[in-house]
Amino acid sequence: MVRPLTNAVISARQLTKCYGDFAAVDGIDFHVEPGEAFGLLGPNGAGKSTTMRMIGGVSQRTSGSLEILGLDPEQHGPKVRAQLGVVPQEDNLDLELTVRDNLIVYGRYFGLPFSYLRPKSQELLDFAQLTEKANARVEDLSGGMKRRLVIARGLINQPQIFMLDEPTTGLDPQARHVLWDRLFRLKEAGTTLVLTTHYMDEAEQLCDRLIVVDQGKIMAEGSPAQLIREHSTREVLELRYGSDRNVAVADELAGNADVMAVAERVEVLPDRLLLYTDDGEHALGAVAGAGWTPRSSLVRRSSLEDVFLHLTGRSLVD
Ligand SMILES: Nc1ncnc2c1ncn2[C@@H]1O[C@H](COP(=O)(O)OP(=O)(O)OP(=O)(O)O)[C@@H](O)[C@H]1O
Repeated sequence: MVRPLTNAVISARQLTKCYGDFAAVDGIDFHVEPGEAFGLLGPNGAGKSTTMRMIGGVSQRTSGSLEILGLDPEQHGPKVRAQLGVVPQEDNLDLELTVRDNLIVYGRYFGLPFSYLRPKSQELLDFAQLTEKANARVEDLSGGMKRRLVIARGLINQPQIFMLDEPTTGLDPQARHVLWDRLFRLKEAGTTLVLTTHYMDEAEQLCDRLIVVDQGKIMAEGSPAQLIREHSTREVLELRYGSDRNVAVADELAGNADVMAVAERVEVLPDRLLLYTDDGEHALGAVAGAGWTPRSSLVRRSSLEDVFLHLTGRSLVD
């Protein structure tokens, strides 16, 4: 018997989507394992939503292959969609309905019976911490509550794969943390999560594994820790000299043997320099010893933001 190579729930090979001559998704390969939280991390316009739409079977690919639970979403749209939960980038709740009825009406699209939907909607309202708002109108909810309702709605059909496009964009920090906690619970319960984000902290918090995408292509793949290990140093020394001096000082530091003995490379951002090093305090000593004491400095650990900067030469959040 020929054994399948993986037991992937999603596998994409050379997946491509063109709009005219423009390749929004440009020949990407990835797979998602059952139960993992898989992320697509990249800036606006990288092709993340387009990839999600192809997975959901609502956008046709130009070429390449795509399998969701072993099925091609273009040929088996309804079967695939029955196993997917989808949280779109824009909240598209029905403003005329109450919170509870948004869940019930959505469940009816899947042909689910009321006898299932009544207890299920209550369970999901509890999960989304919206029980007290069950009879409220959607427009009375805060942004974070609306987002939690969209998440609850996406779970109405008990999906095997839960897809979230930019789940926390536009939310304040507290609302984001409440949402992360809910997503973390889903992950603990074994739901496969596929999420897009341009927030590196979100990717670090939630994703077991991710692809970094830019201009329709995959730049790197791995767990957050792996990506940081492979594409950055342990620490980053941030140095501020004043915006008019940063470029000149970066050149000086990059050419200084004592500084470069303890640092791997220097990057310049509009408001600061980043010195990539395994020992930030030591590097700061070398910088000061070379006569380049900064106005202010900060040592922090490397993040996915640094990975993205290293891979593309650009900052992830402009
Ligand atoms: N229907 C369309 N027609 C033409 N171009 C499109 C269409 N949809 C998307 N694009 C382009 O494809 C590229 C990828 O868009 P996509 O929405 O997938 O990016 P994204 O990574 O999800 O970014 P965002 O977070 O801004 O949605 C962008 O340059 C976008 O302008």
